[in-house]
Amino acid sequence: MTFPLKTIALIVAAGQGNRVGGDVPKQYRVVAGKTVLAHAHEALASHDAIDGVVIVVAAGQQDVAQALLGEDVQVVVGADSRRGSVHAGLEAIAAAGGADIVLIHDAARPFLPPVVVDRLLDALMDKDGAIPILPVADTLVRGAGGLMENTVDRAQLHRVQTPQAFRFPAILAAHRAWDTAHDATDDAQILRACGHDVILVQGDERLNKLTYEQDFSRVQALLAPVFVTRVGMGYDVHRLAAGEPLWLGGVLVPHDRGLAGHSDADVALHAIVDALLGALGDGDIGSHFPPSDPQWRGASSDRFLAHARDRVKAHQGRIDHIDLTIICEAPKIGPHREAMRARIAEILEVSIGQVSVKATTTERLGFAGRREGIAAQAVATLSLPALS
Ligand SMILES: Nc1ccn([C@@H]2O[C@H](COP(=O)(O)OP(=O)(O)OP(=O)(O)O)[C@@H](O)[C@H]2O)c(=O)n1
Ligand SMILES: C[C@](O)(CO)[C@H](O)COP(=O)(O)O
Repeated sequence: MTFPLKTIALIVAAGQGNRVGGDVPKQYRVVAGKTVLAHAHEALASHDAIDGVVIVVAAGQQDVAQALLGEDVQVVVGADSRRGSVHAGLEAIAAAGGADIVLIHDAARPFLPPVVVDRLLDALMDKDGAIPILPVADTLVRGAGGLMENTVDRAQLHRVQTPQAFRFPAILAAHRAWDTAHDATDDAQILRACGHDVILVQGDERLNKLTYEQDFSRVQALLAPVFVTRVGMGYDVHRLAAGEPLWLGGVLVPHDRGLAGHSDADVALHAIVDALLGALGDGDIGSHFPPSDPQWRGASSDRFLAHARDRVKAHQGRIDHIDLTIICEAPKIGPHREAMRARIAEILEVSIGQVSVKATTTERLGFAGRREGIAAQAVATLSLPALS
């Protein structure tokens, strides 16, 4: 829906995060590639109905917040309590011309589904305030001195989240009227103290506040990408020719002939390249390095392998293992096996234990048996994000 009223998001980020601890306040910790505050800001700034964002930070953190979020954001200095920080933000909005609607949000709730904002704004059509809530699932009891007292009826109890949405003039007046001798843990109770109704709308588990260290562990686990194993297979053959150097497995092998081809014709590296591209579903060596393209004439196959490695990285993947088999009558591969493993591991940026190099003859049968050429096949095992 379109929302023609001027709507400002106010994010409070002036807390110290004492319950989490750590070197920096929790809103400046990085989760899923961005600070907690940047996630909260992005969720609100990207919502169609929101016209501007005001961030409340602790004294001395204005420059950090401005650098993090950009110049479009208005940064305001907060107070010692959350309530005081919200009030400072509301006064700054009023001083800048006011608004029709304000969404007051904790920076410490970084993952805000847009549908929650939609529900809140829809609810504000009828009332001056709306808050997202979730049911309480556990039994609730009072306790004293380590002993259980009475059980509290949970049927009418809810967990309250943010953002909390308000008609701006109503919440500003309510904050101004609040008796500051008492604190308030949220803004809806401040509005209600002035006699306004507050509508309850459905919240979202993803919006849970990062309050304790275990909350960070929980979201890190939830956000960790799920990897799947993908296997690719590569095969290549090149002709042996007099007067050519023999590059095999990234190593210059002394031999009476070498492999002929458009590039250096390192059949072993070519097979690995195709195995990697195959596991990615990303074409083959010919589609990345067309033989018709003169720039690859005589090129070292190291470059092709490094390119395939970078394609794996671009998919956020990881190379788990390479199993290479070289098929030839001569030269003997055994004396060069460790050098090949080391060179392949170096190019792929994996450990040597992740690279296997094997060799076999074809019992003098076929082109390899007649020493006309060398074949290689490779199997690559990758871990890729599930949706890659
Ligand atoms: N003086 C304060 C206190 C809190 N907040 C903000 O209010 C939100 C909710 O508060 P809470 O989770 O309690 O954060 P902290 O006060 O930082 O945490 P703690 O109580 O553990 O110190 C947070 O985004 C926090 O930055 C604020 O702007 N100003
Ligand atoms: C505003 C709030 O997030 C709603 O649940 C909550 O009351 C903040 O409480 P805190 O003690 O300041 O974390």
